[in-house]
Amino acid sequence: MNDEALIQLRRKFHQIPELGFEEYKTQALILDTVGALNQERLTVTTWRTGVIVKVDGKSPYTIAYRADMDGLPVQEETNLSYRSLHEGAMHACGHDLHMTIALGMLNYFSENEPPTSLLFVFQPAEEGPGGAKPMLESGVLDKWKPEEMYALHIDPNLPVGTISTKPGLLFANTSELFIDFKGTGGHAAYPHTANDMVVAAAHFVTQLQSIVSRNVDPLDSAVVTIGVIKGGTKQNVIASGARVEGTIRTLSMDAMKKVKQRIEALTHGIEVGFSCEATIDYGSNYCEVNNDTVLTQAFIAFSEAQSAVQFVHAKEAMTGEDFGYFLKAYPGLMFWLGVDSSFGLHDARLNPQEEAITLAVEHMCSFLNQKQG
Ligand SMILES: CC(=O)N[C@@H](CCC[C@H](N)C(=O)O)C(=O)O
Repeated sequence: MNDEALIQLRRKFHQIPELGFEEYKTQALILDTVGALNQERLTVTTWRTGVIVKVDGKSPYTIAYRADMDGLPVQEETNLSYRSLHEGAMHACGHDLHMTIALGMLNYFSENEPPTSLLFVFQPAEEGPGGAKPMLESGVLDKWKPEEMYALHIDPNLPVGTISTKPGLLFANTSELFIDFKGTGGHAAYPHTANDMVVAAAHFVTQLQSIVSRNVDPLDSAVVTIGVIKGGTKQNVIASGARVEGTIRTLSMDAMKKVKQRIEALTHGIEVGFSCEATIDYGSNYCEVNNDTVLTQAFIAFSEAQSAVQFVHAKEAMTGEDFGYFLKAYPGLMFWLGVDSSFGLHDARLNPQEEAITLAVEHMCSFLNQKQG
């Protein structure tokens, strides 16, 4: 596959974003692309909507590389000729590039025997509910037991040609947050006969803002973001129900515990204050992404020696990534790949620069070519 073929492949992925565990067309496109490669040293397996491809190398020592597959429920707002064909869904987190880069590497190693064996893991549902943990728990990777594992994530804030990471903690612990408030609705003109769940939810969202500023150690870090607030049915009907949906991010498990305790206390306060009932659901939780120190130092040294890329030391980010579960099972690392977009991750206008694809394929192929089993 030449540069142009990779760009066309990325555009095909971009047009068919699918949500977690619904990546049927995406899986089919991966399988078709892999099917067109030289099969001599490939073994292809599927797991739910994911795909795993083993490449036999000169040694049985196995290095895994992971690409996530799902899109987000975001209505694309670009005018690109290859914009999403799926109403209300978009590859707004770069997983279209992640898969293309993995397939570009796979294409290269299907023609050039790698020094170690390689395992390409196309993982569903990174944005939620999380595919890495159930994939590990299913035991599908056990027969290959990778000794190392790598992954990248695009970074719209970095110029093309930049690679960035750090040893140790890279990404935060996460927990989703869904809270339903249930009370009594009524006529808009008779507020005293009802208890308005729109007002209750509004108070709750405002009170939440005190957790990070007043309850978390200022030398630690936490984020509580509410991305969705829903309630009511009509402008002149007092709402009997409201729902807030959000996410919690922390750099330590202590801070996560503290934030959850405070959310529970504030929710209880709303129940008492508004004579309503509230239920909390923490949805899916991801552990932090912790890069292996020795492997990361080796990757940084390799990257710094490459004239085609510029290496930049990263700081921790409050982003979440279920790749963290793979790194608990196998040592490895995640790194940022600069794609230079004026609009950030999860933005409906995200437009990564496609030159980053070939650059990443070449960087990772050279990196894996110098590994010893
Ligand atoms: C890289 C990235 O953007 N990852 C997502 C992971 C989301 C996990 C979960 N659905 C949550 O919202 O907590 C992120 O938003 O950081």
